[in-house]
Amino acid sequence: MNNKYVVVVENLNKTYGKRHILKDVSFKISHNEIVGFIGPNGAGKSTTMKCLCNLVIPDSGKIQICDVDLFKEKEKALSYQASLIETPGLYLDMTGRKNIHLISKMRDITKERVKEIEDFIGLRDKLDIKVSQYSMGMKQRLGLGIALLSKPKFLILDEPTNGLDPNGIIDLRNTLQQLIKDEDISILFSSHQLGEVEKLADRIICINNGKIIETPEVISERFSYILQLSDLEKARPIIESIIDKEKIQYISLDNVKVSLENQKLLSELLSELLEKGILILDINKAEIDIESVYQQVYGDKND
Ligand SMILES: Nc1ncnc2c1ncn2[C@@H]1O[C@H](COP(=O)(O)OP(=O)(O)OP(=O)(O)O)[C@@H](O)[C@H]1O
Repeated sequence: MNNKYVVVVENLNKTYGKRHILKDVSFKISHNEIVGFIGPNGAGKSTTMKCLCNLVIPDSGKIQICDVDLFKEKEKALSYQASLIETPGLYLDMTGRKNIHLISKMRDITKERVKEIEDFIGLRDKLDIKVSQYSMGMKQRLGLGIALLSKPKFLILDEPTNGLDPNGIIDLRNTLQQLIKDEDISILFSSHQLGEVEKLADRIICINNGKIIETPEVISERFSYILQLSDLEKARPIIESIIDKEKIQYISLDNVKVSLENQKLLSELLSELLEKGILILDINKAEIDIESVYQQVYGDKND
């Protein structure tokens, strides 16, 4: 793959009758990113995701998955991706294991991969009870495992936190982060709950009324940290080589506040500082009450 982007969406338009549902929707997703797709009810999240899965055909626009044009080489492009749209389609009167084996047979999946997935979803002995007895979180895990059988490079999850309790959401976050580590994959998931997205995503794309809107600063800067460093002067050029100047705030002689686009930049920054012999004396996350900005984000953006 030449492109650094796993997914490129350009100028998608979709109308239903006279209603213009998607208006020039464009975005890109990089390698190993977990991207949250947010917007109020009816904003166009599912329609966009269905376009990416080829379940809805847009009137115009372009979608590339792993450099392959979805509309020119459909089978090939779709072979790189998997999706969980709405509730996972599972056979309720079969066990979880039977569900996995059945789909594996249909898709010609190796025994090794089946074992890997069974281990990954971690349902253990619960794999041998009927899916009808599963909780929402367990069904979600099983559905996710089945979606991953064919080793997709890109995973689409529509409202994956629906029906999950707070523990279920934390569990999902750990699972998705593990997934990013273990498999070379990028994830796009939708939600209209900003708080949930904040816990899961590296980056956020906002849609309102069929249009991608600029991610509000307060969200894009939700990964803000205050670092106390042993030698801030020495650290300065290192910090400025990794983070845009306008996202850096020198607070005192040894304290600096950095606002990061995604959490990965923090590990990059910390390892670079340590490598140059600068000690991190203290680190604190600057909290943002993301729920409280919801109205601010969408309140006045209906055109
Ligand atoms: N098949 C269809 N025919 C007509 N209108 C549709 C169809 N599918 C979706 N719509 C309309 O398109 C708009 C966007 O719907 P979509 O499901 O993409 O929104 P969403 O952001 O996913 O919302 P939610 O968060 O409620 O799931 C809505 O107004 C919806 O009524």
